Amino acid sequence: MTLLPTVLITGASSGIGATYAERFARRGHNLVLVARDRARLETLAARLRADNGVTVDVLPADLTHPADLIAIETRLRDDDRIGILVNNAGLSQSGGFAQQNASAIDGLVTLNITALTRLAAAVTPRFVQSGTGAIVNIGSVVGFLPEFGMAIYGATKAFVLFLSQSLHLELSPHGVYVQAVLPAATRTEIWARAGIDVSTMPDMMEVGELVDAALAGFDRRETVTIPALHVAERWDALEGARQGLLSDLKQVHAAERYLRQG
Ligand SMILES: NC(=O)C1=CN([C@@H]2O[C@H](COP(=O)(O)OP(=O)(O)OC[C@H]3O[C@@H](n4cnc5c(N)ncnc54)[C@H](OP(=O)(O)O)[C@@H]3O)[C@@H](O)[C@H]2O)C=CC1
Ligand SMILES: CC(=O)[C@H](N)C(=O)O
Repeated sequence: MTLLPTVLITGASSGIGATYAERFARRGHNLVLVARDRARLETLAARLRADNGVTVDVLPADLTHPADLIAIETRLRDDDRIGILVNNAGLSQSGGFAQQNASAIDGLVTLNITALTRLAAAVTPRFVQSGTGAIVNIGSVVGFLPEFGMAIYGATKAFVLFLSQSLHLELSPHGVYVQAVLPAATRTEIWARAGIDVSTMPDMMEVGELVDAALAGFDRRETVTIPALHVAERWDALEGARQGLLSDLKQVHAAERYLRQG
């Protein structure tokens, strides 16, 4: 019998991360759960062990604290049972760019970008060496929608998309699967945590539906999964247009329109 890979999930104490934990446990995967709230992680872990007979380790960590981040990197490097990383922990933003202060910016960028990137980097050499493994990065549709007015949050999610697409190109030849999941508004605690009254929001997807769709994309080995996008060809067209730019970049000279004065 092939042993299923253990799944390490960040931000597993609530919302999308907790739902991934539930779904992977139901599939029979052992889990490592990471978030700050030890009590919530322990409660979830106890339920998942009892319901599914899987092993669940709890690793409380604040991924914006250097020592905690190093501890999770070390676990990812050293524990060769871990074959799937779900890079999910993230924070949202309230207010416009003009309302942000230094500590809010640091917190957002450190969690959404630095921690996610370092955890992916910690596990990658081992995955490449074994020729297997999967990295799931949770982005957002806001990452390609500056119109939503969440400049820093959206920029962190644009980073997640770019990183995931780049890692897909680099790592898929080595047998490593990389998926970017881009949810649209989903009913979780993220809104309240950002000080946003969820009752002011238009309709949202329920978190179970979001994660089930993301896992359907995972099972199909999609590179980019956008559960709320109903016309898949829109994404294909955007990607086609982006790749088309490549053939029109001629870097020896500036384009003719810039050689004219005025
Ligand atoms: N809900 C939505 O509408 C959307 C969400 N997303 C993305 O989905 C991901 C999950 O968010 P969602 O489930 O909605 O939100 P939740 O607020 O429910 O979950 C966030 C998780 O991250 C953990 N977390 C927060 N800060 C830290 C930290 N410093 N260190 C470690 N863990 C931390 C929280 O646990 P704890 O407090 O215990 O640390 C919690 O488990 C995020 O990356 C978000 O950007 C993307 C698009 C839409
Ligand atoms: C969770 C958010 O704040 C954001 N609007 C998103 O949809 O990603």
